[in-house]
Amino acid sequence: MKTVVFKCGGSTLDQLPNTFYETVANLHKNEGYQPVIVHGGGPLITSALSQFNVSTTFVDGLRVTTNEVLDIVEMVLSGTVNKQIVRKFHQNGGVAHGMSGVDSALLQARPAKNAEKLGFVGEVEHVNSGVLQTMIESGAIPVISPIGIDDNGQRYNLNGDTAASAVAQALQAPLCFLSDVPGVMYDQKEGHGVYEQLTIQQAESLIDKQQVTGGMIPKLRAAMKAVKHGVTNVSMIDGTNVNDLEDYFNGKSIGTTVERGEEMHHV
Ligand SMILES: Nc1ncnc2c1ncn2[C@@H]1O[C@H](COP(=O)(O)OP(=O)(O)O)[C@@H](O)[C@H]1O
Ligand SMILES: CC(=O)N[C@@H](CCC(=O)OP(=O)(O)O)C(=O)O
Repeated sequence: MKTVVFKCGGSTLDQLPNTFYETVANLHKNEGYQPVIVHGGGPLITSALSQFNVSTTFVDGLRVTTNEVLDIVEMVLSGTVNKQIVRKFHQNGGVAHGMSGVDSALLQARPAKNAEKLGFVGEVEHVNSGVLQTMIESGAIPVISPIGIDDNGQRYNLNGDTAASAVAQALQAPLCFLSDVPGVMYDQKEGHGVYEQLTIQQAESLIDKQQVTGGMIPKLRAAMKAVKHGVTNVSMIDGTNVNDLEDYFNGKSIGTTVERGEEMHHV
């Protein structure tokens, strides 16, 4: 069975075409693939926070998370967004099972570095692959919301990219980030020029030079971490573009791929 992890970014959720769900459901049912979905939901969390008059800030693309923020993050991610994706699969011929990283302690987490600034933001310590395996054997497409839990039952807000990377590492499966940009761009403001390939070192230097900002920082870091930990196929593509999706599913090189780079093979 060929497992593949898709991270559906919050930026793209409302614009993901039905063909995405149809194709993934078909790969699952008829082509021997096992898709695993990890999702975000940043923009929806931001609008829910504003409805509740709770202000929100980000540090390096990560949301500063107080307990009050965490309640709303969990409500939006594990409720609204998770079930929206499950319903979309249902409408498009797929069987999906939604769960959060809290359920059966799927995503065991600890406080992120910089916790004094970030509050209840976590990083994944361990992915409980047995839980995923059980869901996979039941014949479903797992749809995972990025909330983590520690041994004391404390919840953590995980960045969706970080969670997807941890899941891909645990399954040693290709990882595809679906976002609202065609990849990592040379000049994001001008909206053109995509790096087709980045080595870990090049990616690191783009972050240092602030050529990537906001949500692209955790995304690139998550991609680099997956590659460092043995994931051989990491892509970033535009989930809103039907042609790009089709190219990806047809095995064509599209968007930005992140690779170890020659220099890493000798280390
Ligand atoms: N160099 C860059 N190339 C592409 N996108 C970038 C770059 N720098 C910053 N970004 C921003 O990163 C965003 C993608 O991250 P994010 O909003 O977290 O997406 P998602 O919700 O899909 O995870 C893009 O919409 C863009 O605004
Ligand atoms: C810690 C942290 O920043 N968590 C994210 C979780 C959602 C997410 O990752 O959504 P995207 O995929 O849209 O970026 C947040 O609170 O927005």
